[in-house]
Amino acid sequence: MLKANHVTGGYNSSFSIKGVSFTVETGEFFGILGPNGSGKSTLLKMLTGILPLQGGSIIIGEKPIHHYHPKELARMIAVLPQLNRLSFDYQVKEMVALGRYPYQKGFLSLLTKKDYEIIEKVMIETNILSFQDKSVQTLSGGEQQRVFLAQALAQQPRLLILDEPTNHLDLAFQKQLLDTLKRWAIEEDLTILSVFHDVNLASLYCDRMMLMKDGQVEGIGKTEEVVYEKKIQAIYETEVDKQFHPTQPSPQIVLKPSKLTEKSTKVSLECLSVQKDFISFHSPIPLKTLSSGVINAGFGWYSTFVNRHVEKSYNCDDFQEELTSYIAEKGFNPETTVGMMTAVILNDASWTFIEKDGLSLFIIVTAGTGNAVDVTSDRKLTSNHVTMGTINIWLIINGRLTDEAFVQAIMTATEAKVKALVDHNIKDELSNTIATGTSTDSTLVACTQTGSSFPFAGSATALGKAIGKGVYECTVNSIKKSEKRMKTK
Ligand SMILES: Nc1ncnc2c1ncn2[C@@H]1O[C@H](COP(=O)(O)OP(=O)(O)OP(=O)(O)O)[C@@H](O)[C@H]1O
Repeated sequence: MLKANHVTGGYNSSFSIKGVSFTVETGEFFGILGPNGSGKSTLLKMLTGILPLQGGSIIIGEKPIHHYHPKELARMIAVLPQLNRLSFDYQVKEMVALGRYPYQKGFLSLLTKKDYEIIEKVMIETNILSFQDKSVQTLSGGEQQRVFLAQALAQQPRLLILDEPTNHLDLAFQKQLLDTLKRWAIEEDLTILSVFHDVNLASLYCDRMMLMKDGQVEGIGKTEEVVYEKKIQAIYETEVDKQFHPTQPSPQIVLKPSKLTEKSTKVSLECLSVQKDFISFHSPIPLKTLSSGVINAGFGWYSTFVNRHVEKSYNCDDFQEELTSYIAEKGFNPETTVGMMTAVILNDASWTFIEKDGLSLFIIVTAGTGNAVDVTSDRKLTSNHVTMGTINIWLIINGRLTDEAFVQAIMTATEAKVKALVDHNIKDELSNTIATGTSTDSTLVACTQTGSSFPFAGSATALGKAIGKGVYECTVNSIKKSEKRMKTK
């Protein structure tokens, strides 16, 4: 659809676009990104014929851009420039109707039935129908942006060129505009080329993107090929981290603010509270957490952890909602709390605080063996109702862990838990083999992310060894307490 070959040019000043080459396929959503002054708008001006080329060529469709008659080019390309102050006034629907100009035959020709149908369709798509009779000058920046997009779509172009289309739009309208564009790309084979400042939005919507710096191409490819830490850091000259969107395979970039002061806050046993029906750990600062909790599982930053005792017979269809209400009732904020449940009597919990050789960590285990399971046995799953977890392990660490260390800490804790069950000869009653855990065990690792750094937490490291030994001892102690209580019943 568009082929730029060694495009060179610019203003009669020091800045120039230097031999930029790329292609955009029909129906593709192509993003152009780069720091301020990198030449994105200048390149767009060349692609739309506003600035002449000093070298190279631009092919649109089958022929070079300068071979098009202006009206023919307007049926091929529509442009949505950056929003400027309006010096004229039109009604919204008149403004959109201007988009039909390339299809009008003679001077002063009237709009046809088809024109009106298209104008209405694009006003519905861009959600501006409700204010179609208003004056464009009375609209907010975001509303005006949608009117200009409707006008561009009314042009029924094969290629739509946009310069920062989400400027002035709130979150909901950014999504709505980009969803609309994406739908037009897929359903109408519209080719879209857009300049973006927001790397994350571009990563979510573009099929491919081009990164520019100093008038040159610094990378072209699928979003996951060009949006990575080192590349973005080098181009924008700022410190960033890369993460993935929680539900899309799109890389997302987060800024790393400079820390002017870093308080090395430590958590201690004072944060722990053991009540009859729940154990809580409340940290003075949010901790980076990885868990399989009932609420707020996965990675996140949380300051409160609650392990609630429930009866073995506990059965609730919406147990997440029920636990959320319970946590709120106890005066904790469910948004900042990881919640777990256990059928273990909380007096049987066992904990230890390890503070030696540069390590500082807290381990607490609630372990009962009521529904012990050998995960390797062929036992059949008996019903959909699962009895609430019995072995819950919390590791709370004063220190800075990498993501590898978080995962390794969970592995190490699990290995230690299994060893405790093996040594204690805990059996899966259905298979009569040694159990590896219970039916709904949970683990949580939470770290202050201040102070000492721990790149790894496997069995080859001091941290891993401390986790292994601590989890083993706490699990054995908790099982023993439970057994003793059962015997004295
Ligand atoms: N009309 C002009 N005459 C002379 N120089 C210009 C003109 N317009 C832009 N420039 C210069 O060209 C360079 C590239 O500008 P351009 O607007 O293309 O960058 P950009 O990547 O779009 O930046 P931004 O992200 O800030 O919009 C800048 O150094 C700018 O000062």
